[in-house]
Amino acid sequence: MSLRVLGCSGSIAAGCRTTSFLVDEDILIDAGTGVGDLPLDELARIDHILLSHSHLDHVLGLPLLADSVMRRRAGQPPIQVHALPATLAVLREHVFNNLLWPDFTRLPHPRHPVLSLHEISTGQHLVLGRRERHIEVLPARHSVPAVGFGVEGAQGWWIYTGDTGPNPALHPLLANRPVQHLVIEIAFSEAERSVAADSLHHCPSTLAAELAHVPAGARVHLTHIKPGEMPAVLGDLTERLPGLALHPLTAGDRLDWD
Ligand SMILES: Nc1ncnc2c1ncn2[C@@H]1O[C@@H]2COP(=O)(O)O[C@H]2[C@H]1O
Repeated sequence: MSLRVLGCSGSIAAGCRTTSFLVDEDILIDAGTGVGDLPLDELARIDHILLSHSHLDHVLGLPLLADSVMRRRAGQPPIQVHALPATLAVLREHVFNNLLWPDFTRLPHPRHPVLSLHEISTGQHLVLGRRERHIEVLPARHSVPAVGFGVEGAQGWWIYTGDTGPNPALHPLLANRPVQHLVIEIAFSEAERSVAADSLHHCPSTLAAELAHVPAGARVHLTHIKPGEMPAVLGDLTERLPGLALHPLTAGDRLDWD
């Protein structure tokens, strides 16, 4: 199984794209600005979009993608958008409201729209995509309702925490399965510890505590670091966790697992 990192930054700047991962060619996990680097043909192959939460850095690509692919997907089923009810409510009220953006859940035709919205819940197991991928909706603790996602391979899992602060509910779920890749968020350096706590993100001290629960054998990837903060975050984590190999994600990375 293979996944492409389209974006993994905590915000924008030159060379920084926000969160978006492509599983196979048809399942998108989060629709941050990174998805906008896909060629139009590849955008049009996306059949499912899973959203971890409603924040702009994770959904910004969705309304633009709908407009871009509407013509190419004429005659095809809608792209299914899967998210918590609270996340879908934000999209309906604040994005697809015909003010910020047209309602692409009714366009180009109310009976044949380019997008359809589907509720998910924490703990749910989904089977999605042309290759019938098994995806689990995982708990997350963020400033708005949020989830993470796990994608199962034949021998192990790719786990994405979503945006989250310390998240004890995830620990037993990690312990109970073979994890090949853990993509875990850290947004802030230790100097912004109080912002991290207020906004429910990790900084080095909270991430170090969280990583005590990572199963042996998992490759740990860092995502969502705010632009400009990489040296401070990595320097601090290396001092706190001298024995642990940490891999900061970069847009363009490809993760493979069995
Ligand atoms: N209390 C806060 N103080 C400063 N910045 C914040 C605060 N809450 C949220 N933010 C910023 O707003 C951003 C919203 O998206 P994120 O949760 O990725 O990251 C958040 C922070 O960068």
